[in-house]
Amino acid sequence: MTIDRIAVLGAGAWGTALALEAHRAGRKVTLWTRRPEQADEIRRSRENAVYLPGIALPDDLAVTSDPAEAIDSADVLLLVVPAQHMRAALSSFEIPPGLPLVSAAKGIENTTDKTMSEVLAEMLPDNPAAVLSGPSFAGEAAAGKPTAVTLAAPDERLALALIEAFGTRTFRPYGSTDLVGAEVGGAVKNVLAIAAGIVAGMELGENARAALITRGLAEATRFAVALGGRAETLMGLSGIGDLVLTCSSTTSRNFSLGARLGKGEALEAILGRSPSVVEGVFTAASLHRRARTLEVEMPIAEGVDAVLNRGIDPGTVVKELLSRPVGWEFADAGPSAS
Ligand SMILES: NC(=O)C1=CN([C@@H]2O[C@H](COP(=O)(O)OP(=O)(O)OC[C@H]3O[C@@H](n4cnc5c(N)ncnc54)[C@H](OP(=O)(O)O)[C@@H]3O)[C@@H](O)[C@H]2O)C=CC1
Ligand SMILES: O=C(CO)COP(=O)(O)O
Repeated sequence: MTIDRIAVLGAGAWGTALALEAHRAGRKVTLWTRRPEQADEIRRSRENAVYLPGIALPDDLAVTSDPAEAIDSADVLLLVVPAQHMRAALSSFEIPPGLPLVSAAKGIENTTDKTMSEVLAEMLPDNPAAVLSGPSFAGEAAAGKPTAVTLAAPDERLALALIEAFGTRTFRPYGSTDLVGAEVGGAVKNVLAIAAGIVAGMELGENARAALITRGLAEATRFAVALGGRAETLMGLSGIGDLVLTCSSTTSRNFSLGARLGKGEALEAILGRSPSVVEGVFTAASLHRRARTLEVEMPIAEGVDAVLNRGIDPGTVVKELLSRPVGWEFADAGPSAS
């Protein structure tokens, strides 16, 4: 399987950065945006000034607002629309059966509590799916700084073809067949990054942040395994890698939002009019609901949902988390373990 032509659907920061990475890897790339005026502006200035300012886009990177122009000539579609809009975007496209789809969105759909691969399987069951996820701030990747991600597809040949299609010296996709584990890592870390931001905003200290990352990883792993993913995937780039990145940096929109919540600002005021997406805000409720259905214990995710959606103040949630009984660190590490 050879992939030469890539359509990137979604011209936010990450879609634009991934289009650039694919172009650097020698692929023929078309970037699709839903707004004709944005397509015109990017074509004219060779820059996505709103979402990825200061990064020059090559002249032969095509930009269009016509889905057919992007899709009809592509060997693969890279889906970089925010999770809450993925279903609507997909239903507005005509996608031929068999064309591989790679989701790079990190979220769970709020109206159905489904992961992106579940949405794809429901809407386009005859298209093979893959996930691109991992520690990757768009600005750094676009600037050519070294970045490594997980590229996961149940079909090993598709994963290998995608690695070949995207890989460069500075953009390094590592293959996996565990699509579920990879997408869960990306979706859950956004909720945990809000929690880490709250910890920072409340000045609870570095010890607390490290504890949160570690216990958050345990939550994410339980959730991934309950959905059929592999625990080891959460130890990789799309798991601990992305979790550490976004729980430690104000470049993360999720972490920054959490930090402002932790300092006492109201959610509506923080979200304001920014056009950028903060996926964890929408995923938190779905994650908590889905975890409850699966009977997976996720106290940190539940706490973030309580702050975002039930008006509970961060101080109360922290007190509740700290009041949980302490016990064995791992379920199989108690005195009866062999
Ligand atoms: N930024 C990053 O560093 C990374 C982001 N991601 C993930 O990539 C996905 C896209 O995020 P990102 O590129 O950062 O987005 P941005 O925050 O940079 O931009 C928001 C994007 O969402 C689009 N959008 C807003 N409303 C709608 C709608 N109703 N229907 C369709 N599209 C809409 C905007 O289009 P318009 O301008 O037309 O409103 C714009 O393209 C997210 O799931 C994110 O978690 C993953 C890794 C890194
Ligand atoms: O997913 C990301 C980095 O891997 C980007 O994180 P934020 O959406 O929190 O900015």
